[in-house]
Order: sequence, then structure tokens, then C-alpha cells
Amino acid sequence: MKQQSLKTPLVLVNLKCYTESIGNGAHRIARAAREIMDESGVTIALAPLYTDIHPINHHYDIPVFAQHVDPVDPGAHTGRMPLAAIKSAGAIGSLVNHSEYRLNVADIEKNVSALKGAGLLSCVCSNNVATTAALAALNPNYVAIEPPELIGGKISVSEANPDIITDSVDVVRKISPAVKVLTGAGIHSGKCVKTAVDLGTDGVLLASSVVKAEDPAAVLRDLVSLL
Ligand SMILES: O=C(CO)COP(=O)(O)O
Repeated sequence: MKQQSLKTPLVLVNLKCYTESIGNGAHRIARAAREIMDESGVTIALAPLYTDIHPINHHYDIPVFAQHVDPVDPGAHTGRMPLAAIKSAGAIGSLVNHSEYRLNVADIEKNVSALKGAGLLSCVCSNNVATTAALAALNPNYVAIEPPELIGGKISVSEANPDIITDSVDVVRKISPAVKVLTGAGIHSGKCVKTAVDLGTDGVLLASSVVKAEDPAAVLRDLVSLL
């Protein structure tokens, strides 16, 4: 099946389970993402709650990732989310192995292959350079390096730990050059994004600075301003 693709640099916003991401909140962020995408030409993708995959993709024509997919085939499971369901809702891909939803390596591999087989994108999250190397060997579309101690904070990975970005880019280039690298944790300004891209990444994965903003469009406008 033909694989989906997204233009680089990519700004991928994970809406997580924040109050601001539920119901109308998700639409508010989606409207802002649509506005800034049209204004700037930079690709902004969203990873909303499952219930918002279809509405956001349908109403705003925004590339949508699931925050997780369960490594199960359709069948007698209860409370799980099979890949076929996120695909039919309109997801272009899924996050896999976020720090807030760790998986074992066998399940990460199963998800990456299943997403590829379905023509969807995989964005596998990693916490350090050694994990990044192991995950790049699985050939996902993206590896997103996010130091857990900086997630949700005010100091970004670009400011606090540029070496982890450079080392991750180097290791991925050596192991699987086709794999794209994102970075995230604490990303909150155009300068953070520019530093990440200048250090060799293909974009950023972020959450709180946009989701919890009073004016998500203003924050997104700043985030893409130096690209
Ligand atoms: O975990 C993240 C994105 O998946 C990063 O979150 P913050 O942007 O809130 O640090």
C-alpha cells in the first residue's frame, strides 16, 4: 500500500488528554492550526484524542495522528484501539511508544510494521540516544526524541540539551538514513523550533505550549516564524 507522507519541516502537536483538548477545545486548536498552516505554508499535524480524529480531519483537513494504537488485530478485544479503526477515522498515522505510554520492543515493532502495511505513518518516541538507535533500526517514518524530564516544562530540549538532538540525528543517519528525526519537550518558541531544525531535525513534536495557550494561533504563529 502506498505510504502517506508529509512535507518537512513538520510541527506535530500532541493534544494529550488535557482539559483544553477535549470537545470544543480540540476544535479551537484545530482552527488555529488550520489558520497558521494556511498563513505560513508549514505543515502542522495534530494528535488529538481518538474521538476527535474524524472531526478534525473532516472539518479542518488537517493531517491527524492517533496518540497510540494497540498492537491487536480486529477481533474479540474490549477497550482496545486497533489500527483499522484509526485508519477508518481518517488518521494519517500514529504516535508509538510515547514516554507517557511506553510499549515493549516487540509491540513497537508490531505497530511500526502494521502501520507501514496499512500505508500509515509511524512516529516512534524515544527518551535518549541509545533508545533512538534501537528504534531507528525498526525503520519507522519518524523517531521523536523527547527527554522525559523536560516534557511539560518551560525549558526546551533545544535550550537544555542540544547535544541529545545532534547525537540522535547522527545515530539515525548512520543506522537508517531514511528515518526522519523530530525532537520535543518544552518547545515553546520559534527560536526553539529553529534550533531543532538547524541541528538537523525534520521538525518538532510538542504539546503544552500550544494546548494550554490562551491564544493557540499566536503561539503556533511564533513557533513557525523562523522556518
Ligand atoms: O510530550 C510531548 C509531546 O509528545 C512534549 O510535551 P511538551 O511540549 O508539553 O513538553
